[in-house]
Amino acid sequence: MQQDIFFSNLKEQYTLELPFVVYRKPNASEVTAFLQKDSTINYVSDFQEKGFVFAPFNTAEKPILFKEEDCERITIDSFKKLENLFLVDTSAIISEAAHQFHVALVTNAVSTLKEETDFKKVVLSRKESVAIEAFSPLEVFQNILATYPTAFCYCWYHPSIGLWLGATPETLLKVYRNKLSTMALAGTQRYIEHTEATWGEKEIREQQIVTDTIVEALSDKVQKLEVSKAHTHRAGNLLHLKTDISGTVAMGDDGIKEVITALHPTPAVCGLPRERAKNFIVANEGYDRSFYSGYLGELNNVQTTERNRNRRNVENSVYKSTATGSHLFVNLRCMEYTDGLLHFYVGGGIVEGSDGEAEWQETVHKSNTMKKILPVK
Ligand SMILES: C=C(O[C@@H]1C=C(C(=O)O)C=C[C@H]1O)C(=O)O
Repeated sequence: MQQDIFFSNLKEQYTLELPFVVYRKPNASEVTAFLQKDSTINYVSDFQEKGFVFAPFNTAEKPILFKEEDCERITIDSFKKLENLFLVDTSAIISEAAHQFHVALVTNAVSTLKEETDFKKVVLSRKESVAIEAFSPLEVFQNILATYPTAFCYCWYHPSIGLWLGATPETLLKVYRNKLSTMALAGTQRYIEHTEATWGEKEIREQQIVTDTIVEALSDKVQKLEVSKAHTHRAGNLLHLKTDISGTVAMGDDGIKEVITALHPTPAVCGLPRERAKNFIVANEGYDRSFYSGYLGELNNVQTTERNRNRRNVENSVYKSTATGSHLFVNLRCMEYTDGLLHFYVGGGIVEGSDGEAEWQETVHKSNTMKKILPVK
């Protein structure tokens, strides 16, 4: 499909107030959209469904599903950057009250982590809301595509739920056939050109907690577990520490559900132990995370890959292989739009040595991932 037709289909869908999602996977060129034919709200129940899932942070709330059979699926092979895309940094609007609240929140967490020796890490976040006069989500989505080729870029809309956009660096889970992969992502610093990143003991410890917890959670479900060394991963203007984790998985009757339940929410967005961290978050953050730090992506989709047989004398040397799989991402570096307001959601991991002011700054830098792609009229 041609790019202009693709986006005009999406625009019509949005004007008609019908649900849709449009996304591009990390380092991929294809952009895919699911256009739901009516405005029903469907939920995932057993994770055997096929379609696109959008799940909140709170596991007590059901993930929303755009069912494959209820959607028209359209794609473009690649996105060509348009001339009139302009990028502006709107980082100026920050409230001093929000600053003070976040520093106090982190300070409270650090003393709780010191008091309770079993409580190792908690991820604390905030929501920053900014008034915006005119907002065209599809135009902003194109800015996201043009700016973040290595992220999972998306725009998700349901008239009864809301409108979300993001460019996340974090995979929750990828499973095709019996191959599973995931990552442990944590630790943050700003990217500075021509400078090699070095990581402090606190960041290394913070990220190791995520790796160890994921490995432990998968140990009885995944065979041939391979765990890479932690390495620096660039996400826009930020750097993180990342460990790649992979293995083979024998899907039981519960399919992917068991693995998702074991992983979500990981200590990259919640903490360790999970229930203690969750309780601390709910009691102290002072707002509802909603879909921020939940997950989203393709659920049980058929993926076709072209392979070259690479043999002589085989006339039709390219053949296609198909596999059913799921590819889910953690909903970070995202924003929500509600009548005239844009809400940016940002957080960071807190361990015993964390500093309130530094953590505040980290959230400010993270919020720029979304702020810098907003067009001004
Ligand atoms: C919680 C966020 O990011 C997560 C927390 C990180 C950290 O604590 O350093 C780094 C990457 C993400 O796993 C966010 O972007 O809001």
